[in-house]
Amino acid sequence: MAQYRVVSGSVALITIQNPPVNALRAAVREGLFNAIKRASSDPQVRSVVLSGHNGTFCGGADIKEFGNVSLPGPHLVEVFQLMEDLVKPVVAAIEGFALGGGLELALACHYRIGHSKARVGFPEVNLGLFPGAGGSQRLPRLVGVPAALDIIITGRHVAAGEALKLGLLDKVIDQNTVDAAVTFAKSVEGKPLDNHRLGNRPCPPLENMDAFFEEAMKRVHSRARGAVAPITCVQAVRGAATLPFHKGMELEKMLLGTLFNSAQAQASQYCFFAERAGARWSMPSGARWDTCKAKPIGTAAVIGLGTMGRGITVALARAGLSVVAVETQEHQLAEAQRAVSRMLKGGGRVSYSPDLQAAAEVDLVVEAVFEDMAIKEKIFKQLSEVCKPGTLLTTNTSTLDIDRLASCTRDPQLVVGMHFFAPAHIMRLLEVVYGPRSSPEAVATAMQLGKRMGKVSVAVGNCTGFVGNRMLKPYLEQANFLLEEGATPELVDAALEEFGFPMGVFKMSDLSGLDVGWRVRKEEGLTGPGVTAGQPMRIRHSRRYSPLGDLMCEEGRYGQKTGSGWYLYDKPGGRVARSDPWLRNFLEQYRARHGLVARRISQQEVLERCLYALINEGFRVLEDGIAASPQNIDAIYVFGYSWPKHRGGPMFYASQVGLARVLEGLNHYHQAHPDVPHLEPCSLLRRLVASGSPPIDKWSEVVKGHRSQL
Ligand SMILES: CCCCCCCCCCCCC[C@H](O)CC(=O)SCCNC(=O)CCNC(=O)[C@H](O)C(C)(C)COP(=O)(O)OP(=O)(O)OC[C@H]1O[C@@H](n2cnc3c(N)ncnc32)[C@H](O)[C@@H]1OP(=O)(O)O
Repeated sequence: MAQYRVVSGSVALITIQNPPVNALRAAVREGLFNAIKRASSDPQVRSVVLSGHNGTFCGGADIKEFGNVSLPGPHLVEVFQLMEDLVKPVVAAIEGFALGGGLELALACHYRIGHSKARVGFPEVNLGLFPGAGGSQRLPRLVGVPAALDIIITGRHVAAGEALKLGLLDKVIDQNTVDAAVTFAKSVEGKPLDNHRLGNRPCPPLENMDAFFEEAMKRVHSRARGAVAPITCVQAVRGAATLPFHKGMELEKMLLGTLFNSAQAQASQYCFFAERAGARWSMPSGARWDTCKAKPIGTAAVIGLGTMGRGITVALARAGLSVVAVETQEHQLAEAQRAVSRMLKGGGRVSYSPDLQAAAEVDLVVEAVFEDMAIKEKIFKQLSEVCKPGTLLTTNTSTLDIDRLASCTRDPQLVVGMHFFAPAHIMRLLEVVYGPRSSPEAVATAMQLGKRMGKVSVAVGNCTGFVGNRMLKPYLEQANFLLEEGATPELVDAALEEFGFPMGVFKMSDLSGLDVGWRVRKEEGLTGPGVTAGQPMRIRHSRRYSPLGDLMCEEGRYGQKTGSGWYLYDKPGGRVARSDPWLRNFLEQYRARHGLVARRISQQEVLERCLYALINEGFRVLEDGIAASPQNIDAIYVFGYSWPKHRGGPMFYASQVGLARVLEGLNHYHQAHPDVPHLEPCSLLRRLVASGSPPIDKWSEVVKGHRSQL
């Protein structure tokens, strides 16, 4: 696990060997400990170089070990201290990345040499932790408090060039890093090391320290949205700035103890693995990621250059594809060209055309026109005629039937959904939607392309709204019902924001535009002139229906774009939401008209009704086989719908709250609202509870026995 050999006559070269990222699992810690002891006592050795196998220094502590209450082997702190105390100089040769415990290891060395392409950082905050093996105490002593705090709180990867400027690296080189480190190690043999032991150094002084930390704490509180780890980062760095090293280490240990087994840390670490689990996709037919080969894709066309089409063009171009961007409306084409060039900052290989014929020779098409089945069907028919045989035809539809589009083409097996999330060049999620006729090769190709674009790609089945939007529907519906019953948008949004969403449901609707849902409801025959005549306003298909969103649109209140929606904005396009007395009045009149008596609604009810309804639909998605696992659903919600990571995604949250409690809550609310089918607990949830609420990674066994084959 840690290879030891003596090179250049006097240098002990220790190489960590634990592919793929050289994580510091017990055997590695043990190997390092023994290797340092050996270097210490080996009379031939006068210096040490520490490196990682296969161009990767170290990806940190082994996250898979964290569930283990008593971690076996030597503790990281012990290993690092042994290294720092060594009387022979130790040089870290950093290739690839040194992250988390990997950077802590490098900081325990006396010198750090990095390759120009190397990245360093402390991503622990994303795992609900902070650098708790000396990193929170050593980094501020090396680069100063402000830079250290920024690196620790953001969890960002720092490029070698910046790390050199900060003093985090002593040297950056383009050649073989290990060779350079060996040469460097020989040059410092026998030289005094005291100033290179960070544990011996005080933190560089900071003026107005109290004010600095107060401000930092305020900033973190306002951004953390209930996450504890970022707050602990500030507390730990403050310890480094104010305490001697050994006291700071004690504080670090105490703070880590509060986080290590916390629900938030477990949720965040679950997200780390859920993010990667999507790559191991499978289809009900049995086709899988490891048995299907992706087609090579070099060129793509994007059809329709509205906001989504522009973002998709940028994402594809940034992934290195040559892109043909097609828009039939000339003025929109010119505007899109300017917008895309701005986003690509002049880079990327993009050509523009008003003619679909320009897509004739591409390997893959992403259709991103208006959400209208008739228009999309027409385009798919044309594409099928225009494109060369074998071209993959994909659609960015967010709800429509993939199979219906496939049936307009010559080769339905080449049609899949590629559902991006706005802004498409920024949001990490990509739902890859397979219909009953999509070929495994087409799915593999779209998944592979998602990976090239840096997306978290999840393969899902075909149904209205797929996974994400299908689950969103009951959530939105509950929010509207709550308004009818006496809540305000402010109350509902505050509850959801306190839970950790960056934006409550009504602010989110205002941002995305109320007219979007209105159009969908018209398509579904839920509203519109022909529909409403003679029907009770609040019932559709014998179920409770809230027409509030429709009424708002009829008033021209589409949200931010019109300057008013659920909130008021200072102008059309304004971003700052203010309470609107008009809306309060409108809701009062609406309730009076329908004989509804407003009641006091608690934040707990808001959370339970909105979130449990969404989770309940998640269970239905699982039992229908639309998502392959709860991890896939959670990845979709965390990376596409900004579900707070420290809550782990809706299905993980349900498992943390307790499935029995979710079931009880749904039963309670369904009894109170029997005309709302989304509140009726689904059978999978009932069966999971009846099976003793197994942990989330065991749900699949209960799902298997039940799944209907769509
Ligand atoms: C009661 C309380 C008592 C408390 C006492 C407890 C004592 C414990 C002491 C702990 C002290 C804390 C020490 C330290 O500060 C904590 C850490 O170091 S946490 C880890 C920090 N590191 C990271 O977060 C890095 C995570 N990894 C990545 O970001 C990326 O993997 C990468 C390194 C940038 C590489 O990216 P890619 O090349 O794209 O590769 P993948 O991401 O696909 O990864 C490949 C493969 O490796 C798995 N993996 C990656 N990193 C780790 C890891 N650190 N541990 C375990 N496994 C890892 C990843 O899951 C992939 O596997 P696959 O999913 O494909 O099976």
